[in-house]
Amino acid sequence: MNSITLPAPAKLNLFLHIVGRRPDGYHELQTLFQFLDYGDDLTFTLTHDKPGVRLKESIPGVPDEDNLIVRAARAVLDRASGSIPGVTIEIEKRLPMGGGLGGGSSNAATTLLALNHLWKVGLGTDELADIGLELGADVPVFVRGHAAFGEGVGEQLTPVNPPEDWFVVLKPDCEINTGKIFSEEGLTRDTPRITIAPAFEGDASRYRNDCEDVVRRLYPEVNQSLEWLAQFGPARLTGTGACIFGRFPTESAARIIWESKPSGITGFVAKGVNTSPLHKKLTELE
Ligand SMILES: C[C@@](CO)(OP(=O)(O)O)[C@H](O)COP(=O)(O)OP(=O)(O)OC[C@H]1O[C@@H](n2ccc(N)nc2=O)[C@H](O)[C@@H]1O
Ligand SMILES: Nc1ncnc2c1ncn2[C@@H]1O[C@H](COP(=O)(O)OP(=O)(O)O)[C@@H](O)[C@H]1O
Repeated sequence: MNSITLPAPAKLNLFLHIVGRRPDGYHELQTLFQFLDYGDDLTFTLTHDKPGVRLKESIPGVPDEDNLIVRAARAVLDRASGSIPGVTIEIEKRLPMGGGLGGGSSNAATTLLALNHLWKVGLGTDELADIGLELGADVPVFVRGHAAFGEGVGEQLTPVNPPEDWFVVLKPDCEINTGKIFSEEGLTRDTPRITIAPAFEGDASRYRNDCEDVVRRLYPEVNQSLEWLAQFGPARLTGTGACIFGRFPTESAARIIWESKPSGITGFVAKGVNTSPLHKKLTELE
């Protein structure tokens, strides 16, 4: 097989608690990751005549050397041996960048799994998750492919099965830098740790996102969108934003709210899924 198209789904942080800070300044989190059946698509085409890793088209504003897809591909290549064909990677980008949906991390995880498979490198899931963690804290959950309670910086993962609800995801018109939010003085950093049984199937809506107050204060666009969406049920920030989400029991309930959104705001409707669409597709290909 010379070409393969695989999904790179979005994640939501159904809740995100900051429970402490490590000596290196990184924040210790407790978070609930669930995937969405919506995201980017990556097509990997082996080029037997041209070695190396290249993108068919660059992502505007992201130099290829910094692109997590290229960095993930090189990390797999470094661990491969023998004669390895080149690869051209085409990106169909749907996820807003810097939106808290983990698009870059998901792109990286899809690349790790795709090239491990296409190049027959034979790396195991634990090894791929470790390589992923060096690229970003959210990469391991996308590598493992199951909804999870995340601790540490989000790399200590316990698989869980929250309800697979429907979501309206809105992207307020602003860019939020993760580092800026984590360096804000007013951020809550002492939320008590909770325990979640591995069999957790409960309602995440009684927990919160500790970045939300700071983000609402700094970004009025996020505050307004949250106020609008909260009229219809619990609404929350994902990651450090800027995207927000509201949960609904059915697709039609979500679509009614989506259709009535204020003009000018972008986003999408998607289903929460506990098995990553990437892993579903890879299983079908086996
Ligand atoms: C907050 C989360 C929740 O899922 O998602 P996003 O909003 O990015 O999607 C992640 O933990 C994002 O992890 P990651 O993607 O590795 O963060 P980066 O953008 O590399 O972090 C930028 C900077 O934020 C700070 N940072 C990040 C993560 C963390 N747990 N503590 C921190 O203090 C660090 O100063 C870091 O240099
Ligand atoms: N393949 C990629 N897709 C998206 N962003 C990328 C990619 N590679 C590197 N980046 C960088 O990572 C940053 C965070 O992107 P992303 O993961 O989409 O958002 P978030 O971490 O907020 O969920 C982007 O602003 C961009 O500079």
